[in-house]
Amino acid sequence: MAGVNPATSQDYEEDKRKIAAVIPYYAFKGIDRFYDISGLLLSPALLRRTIEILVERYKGMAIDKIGGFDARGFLLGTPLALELDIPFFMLRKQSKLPNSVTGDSYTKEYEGDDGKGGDALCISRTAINPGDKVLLVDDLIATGGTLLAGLDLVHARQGVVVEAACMIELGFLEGGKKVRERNPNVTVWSLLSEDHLQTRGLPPGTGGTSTAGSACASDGKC
Ligand SMILES: O=P(O)(O)OC[C@H]1O[C@H](OP(=O)(O)OP(=O)(O)O)[C@H](O)[C@@H]1O
Ligand SMILES: Nc1ncnc2[nH]cnc12
Repeated sequence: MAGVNPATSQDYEEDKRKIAAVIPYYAFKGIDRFYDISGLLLSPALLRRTIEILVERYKGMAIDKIGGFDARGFLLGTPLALELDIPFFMLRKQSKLPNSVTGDSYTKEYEGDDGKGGDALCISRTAINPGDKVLLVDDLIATGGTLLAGLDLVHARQGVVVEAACMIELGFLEGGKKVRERNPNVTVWSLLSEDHLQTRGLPPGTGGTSTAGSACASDGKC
């Protein structure tokens, strides 16, 4: 099958279950289910397994550069790039990088930080050589606004996005569908969907978090 690495034909069901169990959701930023990857980062074994799964998928694929989205995409993209020995570049929020080019503003599942509800991304002018085959990496795709903005920016720099890897794809928002429709040559690969992510986060101060028993108030102020 075009674009599909045979190593990924396995479905990783046991891994998915374990990884999903450490990604609870909270009401946050005006949405009911904000999935928090803090628990995954706190588990070296599960984080390592997540990176291994990505390595299994992308080893042997023709990729010149890996681009990670600010900020959570850096956490997965950088170790993947190191394991595969492929250069990594950042898709940063606007005004965070010198010598950079900035794309159009975009919207996502919740309000961005530009003061008008949106966000914009920039990449270093040194990041991409024309014709570079690029893998984009993020933790999550919701509305697809972020990923579409990243694709446009890489294409504007004459890079060729071969695939986008997101650990989580929220199907109900149809972001992945939108990206696939607009970029038929780009495979959008994801490990988990909202169907796997059924762990409700505990209310602040009720245990199971590092703030339990601390001097921090339930509104998070310490
Ligand atoms: O598909 P979308 O609706 O565009 O949403 C997905 C994006 O939103 C989050 O990033 P955010 O901009 O909140 O940055 P962060 O990683 O710094 O939290 C997430 O990490 C994705 O990048
Ligand atoms: N529901 C969600 N949870 C975590 N990060 C997100 N980014 C966009 N939507 C998100």
